[in-house]
Amino acid sequence: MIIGLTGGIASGKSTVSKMLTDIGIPVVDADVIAREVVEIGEPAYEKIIETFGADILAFDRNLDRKKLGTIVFNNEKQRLALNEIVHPAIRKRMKDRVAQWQEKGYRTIVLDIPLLFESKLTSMVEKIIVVYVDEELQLERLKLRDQFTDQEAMARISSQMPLQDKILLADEVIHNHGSIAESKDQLLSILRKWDCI
Ligand SMILES: CC(C)(COP(=O)(O)OP(=O)(O)OC[C@H]1O[C@@H](n2cnc3c(N)ncnc32)[C@H](O)[C@@H]1O)[C@@H](O)C(=O)NCCC(=O)NCCS
Ligand SMILES: Nc1ncnc2c1ncn2[C@@H]1O[C@H](COP(=O)(O)OP(=O)(O)OP(=O)(O)O)[C@@H](O)[C@H]1O
Repeated sequence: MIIGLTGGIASGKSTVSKMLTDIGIPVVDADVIAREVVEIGEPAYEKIIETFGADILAFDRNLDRKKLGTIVFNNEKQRLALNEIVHPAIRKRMKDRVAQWQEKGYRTIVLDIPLLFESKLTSMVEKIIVVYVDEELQLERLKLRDQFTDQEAMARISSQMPLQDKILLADEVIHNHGSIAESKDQLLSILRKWDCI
């Protein structure tokens, strides 16, 4: 079964992904692939420079992610332009990774995709788990993890579909307000219900 794992920024997807890999279920992480497809020399890297200018590069010619983030999370048009460049490459590479895991004989594979709904990628998966926290806790954890100001954190949160809307579209929801152990219990009971473990 191909499972989509989604949520909002800092809602706890990576925390749940780690639980999955710890129990031997492969996870294909869209954020990791999003970094690979913009490495120096990749077609998406060249297109980003064409669109955003060479000012977007750090001294070592890699993308200055902080700078690009400040632009796109404060300008919807620029964010959609970036998405248009990188999302097709991300989608293709994710499909390749799934095929590689399937060739190795894995029957449960999880795709960790923050923008599963926003980017209309739901057709890639059979079941969907949303990792949910309320916005107050999301903001608090995001600021703490990434050392963002209120404004920087809110710009990122508000560029995504609200988590209250995402849970309506989920097959299962992990409420990640409590301890990590409590979230793990919820994950395991979902996987048991779907006969994945
Ligand atoms: C803007 C960029 C350079 C900022 O890089 P940075 O290292 O600061 O953040 P990182 O990539 O680790 O993303 C952190 C989180 O931000 C959120 N996020 C990232 N891109 C977007 C986007 N285009 N729209 C809404 N939320 C996004 C996701 O929840 C993600 O988990 C980077 O996020 C990017 O290239 N985004 C476009 C690719 C994309 O959509 N990635 C998300 C996975 S599909
Ligand atoms: N149940 C929990 N209790 C306390 N802290 C938590 C819990 N779950 C996650 N966190 C912390 O909250 C932060 C966000 O979690 P995580 O990085 O897993 O989110 P994410 O959804 O993967 O974020 P992103 O979309 O940015 O990749 C991290 O610092 C993590 O350690």
